Formats: sequence, C-alpha cells, structure tokens
Amino acid sequence: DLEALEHEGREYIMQLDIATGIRRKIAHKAEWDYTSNITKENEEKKIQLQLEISKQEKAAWEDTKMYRWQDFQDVTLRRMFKKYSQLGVAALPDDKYKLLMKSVSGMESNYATSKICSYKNPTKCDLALEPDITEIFAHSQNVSELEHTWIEWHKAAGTRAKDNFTQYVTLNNEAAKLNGFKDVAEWWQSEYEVADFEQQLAKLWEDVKPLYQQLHAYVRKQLRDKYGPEIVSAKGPIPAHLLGNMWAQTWSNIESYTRPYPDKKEIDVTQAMKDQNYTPLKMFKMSDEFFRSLNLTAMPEKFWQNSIIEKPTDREIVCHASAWDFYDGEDFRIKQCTTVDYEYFQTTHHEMGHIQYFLQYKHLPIIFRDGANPGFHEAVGDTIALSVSSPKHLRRVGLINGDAEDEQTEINQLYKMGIDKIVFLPFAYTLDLFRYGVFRGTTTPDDYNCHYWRLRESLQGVEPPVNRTEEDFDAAAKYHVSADVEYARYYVSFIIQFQFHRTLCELAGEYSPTKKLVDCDIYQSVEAGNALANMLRMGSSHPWPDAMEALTGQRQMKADGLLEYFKPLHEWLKTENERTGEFIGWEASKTPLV
Ligand SMILES: C=C(C[SeH])C(=O)N1CCC[C@H]1C(=O)O
Ligand SMILES: [Zn+2]
Repeated sequence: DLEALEHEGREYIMQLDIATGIRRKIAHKAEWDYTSNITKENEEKKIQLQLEISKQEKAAWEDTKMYRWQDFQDVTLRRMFKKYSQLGVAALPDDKYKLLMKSVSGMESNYATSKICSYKNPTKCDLALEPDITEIFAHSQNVSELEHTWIEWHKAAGTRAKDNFTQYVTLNNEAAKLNGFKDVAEWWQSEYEVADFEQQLAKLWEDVKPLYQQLHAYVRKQLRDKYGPEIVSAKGPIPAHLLGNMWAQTWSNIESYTRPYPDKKEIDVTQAMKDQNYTPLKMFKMSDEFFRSLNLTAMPEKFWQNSIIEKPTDREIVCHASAWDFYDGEDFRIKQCTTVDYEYFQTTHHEMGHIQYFLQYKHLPIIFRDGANPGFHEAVGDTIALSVSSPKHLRRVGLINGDAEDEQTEINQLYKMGIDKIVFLPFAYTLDLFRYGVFRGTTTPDDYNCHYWRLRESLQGVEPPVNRTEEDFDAAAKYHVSADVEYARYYVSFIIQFQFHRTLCELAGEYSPTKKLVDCDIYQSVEAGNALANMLRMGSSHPWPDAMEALTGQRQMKADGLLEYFKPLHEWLKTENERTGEFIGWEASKTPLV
C-alpha cells in the first residue's frame, strides 16, 4: 500500500542523501585542488573524477525514477525526490560529458591565467587581472592607458574563449533537454521556482530604471567635465573604460572625483586600512567578529587552516573569490586573492556570508544545503556589508572620523552606495538576458558580440572604448561567462538585500520614521541575528517565498527596499540634473557596432 511504499521511499532517499554527501565532497575536493593549483595534471584528475561520480549519480538516478514519489503524502519527502529527479549535466553520455567539462575548464583556466602587456612599459607582459589590471582600473585616469588595458584584456580573456564557449552552449543545451528543459535558459530559471521569473526581472528593472537614468546622467556630466566632450558625449552612452571597473559593473572607484559635495570630508576607507596596517587576515577576523556579534556561528578551526586568502606566488590559481562547502559539516573554505582595500573588505563580507549560510544549514539533508534560491546565497554577506559600510559603523571601527551626519555628507554617502548598488543592476540584467538569448538560439555565434553590446548599450548606457567586431567575444571577458556561473542570482541579490536590510534594521531598533536606512548598523543586534539565522536554517527545504516571508513578512522580491534606501539621492539627482540641464538617458552610440 502507499503507506509502506512511502516508508520505503523515505529509507531510500535518506541513504541516497548520505551517498550524495560523500560524492559531492570528493568532487568538490578535486575542483578545489584544480582551481587552487591550475595544472594540466590536476585538470585531468578533476575531469576523470567528475566522470566517475557522474556515472554513480546516473545509476542512482535510474533507481530514484522508480519511485512514485509524486503520490507521497510527506511534502518534504516529495521535495527531496523532486530535487533528486534532476540529474544535471551527468545525464550526458560520457564522451559529451567530458567534452563539456573540458570546454568549461578550458575557458576558466584561460581566464585565470591570461596576462597582458603594460601600456606604460610595453615589454612588461606579465600583468594579471588580479591584482595588476584591477589596480589600473581602480586608480588610472589616463584614458589611453585605460583603453589599452581594456582592449588587451578583452582580447586575452574574451576572444580566446569563443570556440570553447560555442561548444559549451551546444553541449549544455543537450544536457538541459535530457533534464526535461527546452534549453539552459529554462533550466537556470527553474532554480527560482516561479513561472514568471523573467517577467519579474523586467518589472524590477522598470521600477529601478528612473533612478538609474538620473545617476547615469549625473555621472556622465561629471566625466565629461573631467575628460572633455570629445571623450564623453553630452547625450550618448558612457565609454565603459572610464568607470573604474573592467566591466563597468560598479563605479565605486570614480567616487572621489565625481561625488556631489567634493569639499566634504573624504571617506577614503582604503587609505585608512593601509594606514592602520590592515592585513587580509585582519579583514577576515573583523568580518567573523561581526557575524558573531549577531549571535551567528563562528568560523570553525578548519576554515582558518584550509582557506586561501592571499594570492600564492608559486603557482597559478583561480583568483575570482569563492566560498566552498565540503558537505561534511566541518570543512568550509574561502579562496580569494585579497588586497587590502575597501572593495576587498566588502568582498570578504560577501564570501563570509556564503560560509555563514553553509554553517546555518549544515544540519539539513545534503539536497537542501543550498540557498532558498541562488540570489539568497549572494545576498547574505552583502546584507551584512550594508551595515559595515554605514558611516556609523566605519566610525565605530575607526576607519573614518568623518563629520557627524549632515545633509551633504548623507548625499555623498548615498552616492557612494548608489554607484555600487544601483549601477550594478543593468549590468547583471544584461549578462543573463544575453545568455538567455544565446541558449535559446535567438543569438547565434556570428551575432554574439553585436547582441552583447546592443544589450549593454540599451540597458546600461555604456559603449566600448573602440569599435568591436565579431572577431571579438567580449562577454567571456567576465568571469561568470567563462566559468559557467549563472548571473541573475546577483541581480536578485541586489534587490532582496535591501528587503533583508530593512527588516534587520527594524529588529535592531536602527530603523524608524526618524532613523534613516542609510545610517543603520545592525552590529551586535542579537534580535536581528536570530531572525536572519531562522531564515538561513531553512536552506532550500522550502520554496523561497516561504523563506522571504519568514524573515521580512513579504513573499515577493520587490524594489521597494532599495528605492526607499536611495530616495533622498533620487530627489537630489533630479534637482541637480535639472540645474545643469543634463540630458536624461542616452542616444545611440557613435562607436560603430558590427
Ligand atoms: C564575489 C563574487 C563571488 Se560569488 C562575485 O562573483 N560577485 C559578487 C558581486 C557580483 C559578482 C561579481 O564579482 O561579478
Ligand atoms: Zn557570492
């Protein structure tokens, strides 16, 4: 009878879950060994192991399909079976599976090991993305140097990945079909468990776009005043190499010469960190202490032993920051090439947020040890970092001794947050709108670059520094495209982190009709920490609206938190852009696209 079958099913799935934990630990160890020491040998070992494990997973999958789990009474048991019924890329036949693994690790190692020649010293050709190229984009105001560096990086990391990428698209789409999806776009969106995910992304963009256009117009004017109308036009897109970041995804590095009230005290956190002899370890210890102050879990001993927090000098590694769960309840790691600056201080909190999620749900079955949706996992650390970056907190830890809050300082602070958080949204939206088109076939390989730049221009209002052709493949010059990492998760994160922040600030007594969100710091609030922990402990055991509701009382992702946070800035920008008569929005680029 059904009762007995369900009982048998529960026994089966619990065994499968234990076996899955062991398999994942082995696979992640091989992945860790490869990405923390990029050699042909380690790549071979990793692919061989992943192939072995995919065979075991496929065999288990055949058994799982035998159960009539859709009829089971226990909703959690049904949810476990549903997740285990999705095999993933292991559904590919062995030869195609290997080809897919090779094309992705080929792109990722190309990205991680690409070097370019210096503009100032053309014989020096060992510049890596981290820290060298990142440093140039953070500080250089030499337009020719920025243009050279932008072109060389996109040639090395983008164009060189095109063949692998095209093969990856074909094989990944085949895997999607074997998992019952039309294409990878549908597969990626299924992770969000709502039927209208793409429409929700579009709605969020409509909500935020007016604010973005005001900020874009203000920054374009500031840059035109600095570089002249020949380089920055009055009504066109902004050249992408002038925004302080290789991908123009956050513009924090141009804050010092574009902020609204330049004569107000400079909040240069990086300089203060250097002056106070900060080290990467100190940055990690401070982040750990913040989490503990909320009554959240301390980093276990193994974390401090096994993590890689500085770029090694004796080997090549994947520097792009990452957090790792080895599914044994005690081995959790971060790998990042930390530099002592404000940007990496934020990234450290971002990665520690991933680890905290791992720690909070480590009691769950393996299959539920995941974010409520991929955006939740990206939002934890950033939510904490919203408190850390408040003037109140930076004063508390002695990183600034800025003036007490006055109107102009507050606008400067909101501007500093806005060129990080608001400008990121159209970039993130573009990256996966582009890849949805690629996986659906509406964007074909001979259109890749034209479609990529058409989206970047229409949504982000940026243009390439020089003419681009289909010989180039600029999308892969971004880590997540070369590493097969879905990106809508960050778009979701940058929206929901403000919903989380607002709730935590209320619980911490840091937000009320008289206390503004911009100066909220939840540090040492056990109430806030306990509420956050309760949501994190759910992992992916429930659909994400349940987790969202458990923390915020809302069941939808909405831009209202973000818009409330930046409201004073939005008003100021509208007034300022009217005062200067700056054109709002942008006309088509003058840089000819293919
Ligand atoms: C820090 C990470 C690793 Se999950 C990252 O990739 N982020 C964090 C914010 C956006 C995105 C990026 O760097 O593009
Ligand atoms: Zn992340």
